[in-house]
Amino acid sequence: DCYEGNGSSYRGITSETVSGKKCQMWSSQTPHQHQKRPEKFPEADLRRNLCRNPDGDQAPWCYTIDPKVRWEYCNLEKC
Ligand SMILES: O=S(=O)(Nc1cnn(C2CCNCC2)c1)c1cc(Cl)ccc1F
Repeated sequence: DCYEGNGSSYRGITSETVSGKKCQMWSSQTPHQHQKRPEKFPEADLRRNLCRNPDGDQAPWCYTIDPKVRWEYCNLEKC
């Protein structure tokens, strides 16, 4: 799967990071407490644990389920 531009409009279903970690649910605050709550960013489609780019970074990312790694870019290529 791939993303256009900086991936802010990516709406695919990848939920794995570049290092193979699973993404944390955006609706969850564990293992990582975070500010990217789905209800606060309705336009970002922060559904389930799907890779998204809600903060204008260079590519889609997610919080990881590894307590030692807060976030990582996702296992996606630029289209
Ligand atoms: O800790 S967070 O809840 N989430 C967070 C931390 N780093 N990131 C990176 C995600 C990828 N883009 C660069 C910031 C996101 C967080 C912290 C601050 Cl100071 C501001 C917004 C925010 F949400």
